[in-house]
Amino acid sequence: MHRLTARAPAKINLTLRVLGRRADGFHDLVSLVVFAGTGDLLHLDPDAPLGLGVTGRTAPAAGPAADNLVLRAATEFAAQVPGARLGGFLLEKRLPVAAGLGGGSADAAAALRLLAQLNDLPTDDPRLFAAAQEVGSDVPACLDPRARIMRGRGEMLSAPLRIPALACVLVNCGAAVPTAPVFKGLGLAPGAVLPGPDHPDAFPGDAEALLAAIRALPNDLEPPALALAPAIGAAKVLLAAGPQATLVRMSGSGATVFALTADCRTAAALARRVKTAEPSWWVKPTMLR
Ligand SMILES: C[C@](O)(CO)[C@H](O)COP(=O)(O)OP(=O)(O)OC[C@H]1O[C@@H](n2ccc(N)nc2=O)[C@H](O)[C@@H]1O
Ligand SMILES: Nc1ncnc2c1ncn2[C@@H]1O[C@H](COP(=O)(O)OP(=O)(O)OP(=O)(O)O)[C@@H](O)[C@H]1O
Repeated sequence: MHRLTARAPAKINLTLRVLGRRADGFHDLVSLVVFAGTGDLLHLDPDAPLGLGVTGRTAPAAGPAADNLVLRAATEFAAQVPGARLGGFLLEKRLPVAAGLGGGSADAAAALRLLAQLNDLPTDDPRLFAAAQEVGSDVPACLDPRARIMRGRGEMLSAPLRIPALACVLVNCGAAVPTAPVFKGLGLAPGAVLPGPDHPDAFPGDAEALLAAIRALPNDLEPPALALAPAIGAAKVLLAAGPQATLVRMSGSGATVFALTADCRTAAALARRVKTAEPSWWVKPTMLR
């Protein structure tokens, strides 16, 4: 059988509100998640034994293959679907690691999609979702990467939202920011409930109105992430300098920041400006949907 291939697109949190901390220690969130045109690529050779090779520019940062979320996903899939066919994976790693783009989660979700395809399971088979939840909070959202509102720990997902395609620049300053310390920096005790505004369940379809609605909602993880990696602030300042960006914000638990722009030509021009100022940073103009 031929090699199967799946894209693992980067996840962007356009908004992210922390509503409190659950008794199990996880934080209760609500977030508008969208997906980028850029990401990793995952291949599956059905005739090879279960295993993983990792290539690509950011492969060294992803750590040992044995600990990779692709293999965690395969293990969880096998637990859900006893006797399932597995295979040999090859990951082309391009996304920055520990970056707030859900790179590892996207790879795990891509692995689950490939294994579903290999075993003739529909993509909405509940066992896929169950396996995704076991691997990590962002994995369920990455299973079918379309714009949604995510709630809870990430396990409550809205139907796909119809939003206009947004032009954007992603910028990662190179600081690896692990997720757990950022949440810890919020300083919330288990059971804590925050007051403050809730988050809408729907967004306007018109680009201008959508932008205004997003602007009114922050990413509540920015302050603790900034305390851990002050370079996030420098990246935001650089993106916001000049007229090109319509909104500048951090994604997820950081350190990647994004700038929304009016169109993809403006995104390309902004990306060139940032790359010229900071040649060592990861800078990617892309579309979001
Ligand atoms: C920040 C986001 O990326 C937003 O989409 C996600 O909430 C994090 O998703 P993730 O990286 O898949 O996170 P996980 O691997 O499940 O959890 C990593 C660690 O982050 C903390 N964590 C994560 C999610 C959550 N809702 N509350 C938490 O407190 C926990 O300490 C957990 O041990
Ligand atoms: N396929 C993978 N890609 C990247 N990192 C992986 C992978 N598998 C395991 N890891 C480990 O997970 C850690 C962080 O992964 P990831 O890139 O998903 O973080 P992130 O992009 O910050 O995610 P989030 O948006 O959820 O915060 C890395 O430090 C790495 O050791």
